[in-house]
Amino acid sequence: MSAAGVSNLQSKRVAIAGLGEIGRTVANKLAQGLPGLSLAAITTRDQAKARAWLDREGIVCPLVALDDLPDHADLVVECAPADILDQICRPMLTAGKQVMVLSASALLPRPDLVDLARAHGGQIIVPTGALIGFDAVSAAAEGTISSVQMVTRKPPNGLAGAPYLVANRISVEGLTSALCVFKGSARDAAAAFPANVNVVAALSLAGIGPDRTTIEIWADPAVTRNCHQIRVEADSASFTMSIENVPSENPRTGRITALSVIAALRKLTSPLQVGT
Ligand SMILES: NC(=O)C1=CN([C@@H]2O[C@H](COP(=O)(O)OP(=O)(O)OC[C@H]3O[C@@H](n4cnc5c(N)ncnc54)[C@H](OP(=O)(O)O)[C@@H]3O)[C@@H](O)[C@H]2O)C=CC1
Ligand SMILES: O=C([O-])CC(=O)C(=O)O
Repeated sequence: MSAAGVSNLQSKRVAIAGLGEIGRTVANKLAQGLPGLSLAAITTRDQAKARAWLDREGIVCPLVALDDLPDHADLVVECAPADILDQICRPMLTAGKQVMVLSASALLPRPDLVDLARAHGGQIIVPTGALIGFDAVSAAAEGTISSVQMVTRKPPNGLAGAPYLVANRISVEGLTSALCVFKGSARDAAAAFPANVNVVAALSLAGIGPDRTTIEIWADPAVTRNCHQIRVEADSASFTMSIENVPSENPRTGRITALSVIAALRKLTSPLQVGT
């Protein structure tokens, strides 16, 4: 249980857009206190559900409309469905403010949002999220990277319902062995699996872009975690990285994702920053 104060003038005011798996964990942490940051506002779809949750947690925070976020916050953590990315980002970036974007798949086809940030002095921050090693990837990208290849294996229910599976009538129900359901670029994967592989979209932005970053996606009944393996070849280093994410209550989202957001938020005001 936590009792949260609403924003104070010295703090960076943080709002949360989307009070789901990620949003609730981040809201709770901000309410408990992160140095130099305050929980300033929340926007969600089901206000009654959100209010009941806030009351249960003892968090005092206004629920506001999407368009009003710039009046309440210096930074919005976007952890909502991909299709409202624009509605969250546009007002904040036009006001020269920051948005931490979790729906990285939805950002790939929207370079105009980066242009908007540039034009108004705003900033889009994509945290490492459910992945690993963006410090090494972005360092290598200062030199020359020749390839970034990723292989994702998820329990079938972590992929069920993805638009690509539905459109191609690929069933992942009742699988008894691993099935490769997709092979292609990060750009195509983000469009095909918008709520399942934000990780590869973010990886591509850290490295060599969505057309040269490749991914294989497997529905694997033998795994219980969301498993990602990455191989990078660069003129400075070759490296492989892997992570096995414990799914949260939302089987598509690893538990580490919200913790990555909290770590990224903490870094914003910390007097000691470690890592690239
Ligand atoms: N970059 C990364 O590494 C990762 C990114 N993600 C992405 O992060 C995002 C959030 O993930 P997660 O927290 O698991 O998702 P959830 O589905 O758990 O939560 C999303 C929340 O958004 C809310 N919502 C729906 N419509 C609106 C609206 N119009 N305005 C405001 N809020 C709305 C819903 O609230 P309500 O309950 O009121 O309907 C829901 O609770 C997703 O896009 C996901 O794909 C996920 C994992 C890793
Ligand atoms: O990228 C995503 O959307 C989620 C993911 O793979 C994970 O949590 O492991």
